[in-house]
Amino acid sequence: MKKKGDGEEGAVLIRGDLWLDGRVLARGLRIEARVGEWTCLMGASGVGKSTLGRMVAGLPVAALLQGCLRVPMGPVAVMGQSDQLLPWASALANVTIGARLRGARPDVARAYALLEALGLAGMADRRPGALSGGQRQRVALARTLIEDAPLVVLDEPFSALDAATRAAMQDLAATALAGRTVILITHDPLEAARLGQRAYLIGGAGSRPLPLPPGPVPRPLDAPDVLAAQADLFAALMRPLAS
Ligand SMILES: Nc1ncnc2c1ncn2[C@@H]1O[C@H](COP(=O)(O)OP(=O)(O)OP(=O)(O)O)[C@@H](O)[C@H]1O
Repeated sequence: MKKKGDGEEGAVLIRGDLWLDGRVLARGLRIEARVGEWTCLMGASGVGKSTLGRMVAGLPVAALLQGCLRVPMGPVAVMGQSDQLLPWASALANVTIGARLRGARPDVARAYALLEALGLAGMADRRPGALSGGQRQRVALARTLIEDAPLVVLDEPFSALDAATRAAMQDLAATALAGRTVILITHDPLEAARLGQRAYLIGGAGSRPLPLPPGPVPRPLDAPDVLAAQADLFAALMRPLAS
């Protein structure tokens, strides 16, 4: 029987204390990422955000969660902080790597379409070494989007992009991932204000929900409630949750 506090069916739940090397990184975490929503994880560098994202994705981590981690069954697509592209493979081959590793037929037409939508038309044959940091990040985003997974973890996916490209890629990702459960790790208050439907500040003393504007995402960059939320989030990030 479902108990109070179990969260919504299909949601990602993170509860408990995050430990690393015998010390608590974050105590008393209570995070819920609801189905079909964007949930932002924010907080100071080193507090454990990427670690939590990797745990949700079932990837190895150095830390231990003493408590409960609930992740719905099914595939999880992850875009890590570093692009992790195969240096010897073309952009196209990198985007289609998931299908090829599974022994499935890659959807090459979709890969080209994604590369084009991400502003990389004509770069499909280039290897990562011949791309800029921001272009590599967009190849990694295409590799994540092509998976069409119901649960997606994005770890600072737009950090290497200039402001205009970042805004465009936020719009594109929000459209491409509509209806998916997305965990977005970000240091950018404006990004959280545009994309977040929930946001948590993570610190040594745990997790605190952060206020966000209502309404569908992506929210307009210049909407007054988005700009006000950006300022509020920035102020919250300046007051980290100490342990
Ligand atoms: N492979 C590892 N082995 C040992 N410690 C690690 C490893 N990976 C991360 N850590 C440590 O775990 C802690 C949390 O790291 P994590 O990358 O999750 O933080 P973060 O909040 O995502 O930081 P940032 O915002 O800088 O990306 C840090 O203290 C980090 O040094």
